[in-house]
Amino acid sequence: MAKTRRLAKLGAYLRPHWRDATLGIFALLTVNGLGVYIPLLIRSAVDKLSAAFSFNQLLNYVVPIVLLTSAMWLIRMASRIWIFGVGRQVEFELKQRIFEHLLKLEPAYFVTNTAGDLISRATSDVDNIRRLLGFAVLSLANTVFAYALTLPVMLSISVDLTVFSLAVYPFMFLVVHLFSDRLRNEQLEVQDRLSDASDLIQEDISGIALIKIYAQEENERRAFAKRNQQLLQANLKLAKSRNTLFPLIGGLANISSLVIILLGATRIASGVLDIGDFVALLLYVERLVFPTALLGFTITAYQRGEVSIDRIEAILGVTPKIQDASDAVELPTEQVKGELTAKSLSYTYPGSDTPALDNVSFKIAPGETVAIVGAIGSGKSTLANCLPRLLDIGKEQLFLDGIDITKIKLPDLRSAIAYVPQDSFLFSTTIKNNVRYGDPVAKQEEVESAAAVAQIAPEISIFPQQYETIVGERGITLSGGQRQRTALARALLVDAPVLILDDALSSVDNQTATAILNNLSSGTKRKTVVFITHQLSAAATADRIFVMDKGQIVQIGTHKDLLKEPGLYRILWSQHQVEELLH
Ligand SMILES: Nc1ncnc2c1ncn2[C@@H]1O[C@H](COP(=O)(O)OP(=O)(O)OP(=O)(O)O)[C@@H](O)[C@H]1O
Repeated sequence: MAKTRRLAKLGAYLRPHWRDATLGIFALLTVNGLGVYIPLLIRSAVDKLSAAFSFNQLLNYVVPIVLLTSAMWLIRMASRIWIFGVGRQVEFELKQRIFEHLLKLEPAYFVTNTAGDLISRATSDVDNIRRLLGFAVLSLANTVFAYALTLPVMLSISVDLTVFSLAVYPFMFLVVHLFSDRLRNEQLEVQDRLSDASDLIQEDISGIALIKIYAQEENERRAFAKRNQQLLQANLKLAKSRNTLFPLIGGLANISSLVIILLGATRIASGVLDIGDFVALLLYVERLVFPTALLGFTITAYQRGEVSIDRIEAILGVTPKIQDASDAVELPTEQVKGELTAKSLSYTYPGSDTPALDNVSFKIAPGETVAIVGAIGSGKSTLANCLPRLLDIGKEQLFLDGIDITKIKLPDLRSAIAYVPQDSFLFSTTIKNNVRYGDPVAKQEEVESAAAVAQIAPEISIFPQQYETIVGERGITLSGGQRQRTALARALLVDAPVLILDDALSSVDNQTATAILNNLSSGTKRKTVVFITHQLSAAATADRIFVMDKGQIVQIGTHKDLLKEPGLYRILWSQHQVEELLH
């Protein structure tokens, strides 16, 4: 990204907070102005007091100096609150924007972009931008004001003393700049080593049973000792750099004071410089130490911030591939009959040369239950993902009630099609909240009735907290079959006219799976059910069966019809019979 575009982005992040930023910068200007005035007061005090000293005269100087210093302290604090506040606000807004943007992207995006990378961008990179807009802006403005206001006064006192005393400051800046990069890398190293150690602790706690079964305590102890040692080394390295840098800055600052003392003393002796000016110069030189040193850190913060802007804008710049067409139509769920049609539906995953779906055509009537069977990798899940448009399919290939699904508003399409994927993901909350995820205000009776159709209700009623039982990492662990049926209850609660089950009952025994299918196809308001499965005995009860092979539907018919004709179904069925016998 070009520098100007990056600056434009920074400007855009800052724009909503221009008032606070301006107030903060104005406060810094005031502080620096007062900072220049105080040594002048001290100069005048020294000049006057050297002539005639009285306690009252001293108070005339001490009181304003104390008041001014207190005012400076207050205003500096306010400037930090305003400017750092801007950084924090921008951090908050960026995190929110990234999260909202990620929610708009299609699942395929998350296959190529790992969670680790996205989390690092949403945390470390946003943090770098916060530093750039808080710390870097503050210290840059502070340094500019400090020099712009202090230098003219110093030069008016003595040009050559100013030049000689500040001669070491460029070195100070350089040293800090070089160290700042080193400190930052060492800090990152500490964080990496710390997360290595935490990862091992986390993994070992989860796998504690395995460690015991295989008697691997000693190995794990050694592995942790190694990581802990690396963490110690990284911490010591960081401490060493810190302990070298700060005395170095102090040393360089002392050189400049020394220059003033040496040259100033000879001038005072020869009467060219009075003591007041000498004291003021000493104070000014000291005042510039901090802004000079900070400038070194600022440049590093700026460079890192620039990289982070690119990394964050790379996410925010991704256009969602699956979104509403400009002429998308509304389709209220209550109007949907549930007829599904595919016309020469083809889909090839990005980067692959073989189509996962190859010219698939079918028509499923409203209320019909269709089982889709086939070998592993034959395209069943791909077909399931196409229906609610989780994959970016072309126009005029899939239709719901005769309407091209790419022309239906996405929220309407997805409300009409409930989809239970292969991995029955549950959130770390109560069973009740998991079941009513699609309708968070659903009543207890609705949750219970969905659970009953999904054949999970009897098991939930045995849990001590029943529907209030927390599942997932923070609660109890459900068995695979219980998870699948809870996920099914979640899909049933939203009462969509079309239900897709993608191998969603694989951990449920055949008998229960068949009972669930019967539940779904009974009643007056029949749903259209697409039941993708390897459980052929459950599939056999469906109205029709589609048999898939290498991305194509190779057979369509009822269980009885398909058994009569030679083909893949008969082979799959006989394999299934053998498996049933062996069980
Ligand atoms: N994200 C992806 N990127 C590239 N290729 C993929 C992706 N997902 C699936 N495929 C490929 O597409 C083909 C069809 O896969 P799909 O998951 O639809 O098969 P399936 O019939 O559901 O298999 P299973 O019975 O094992 O669930 C396979 O060759 C698979 O390797």
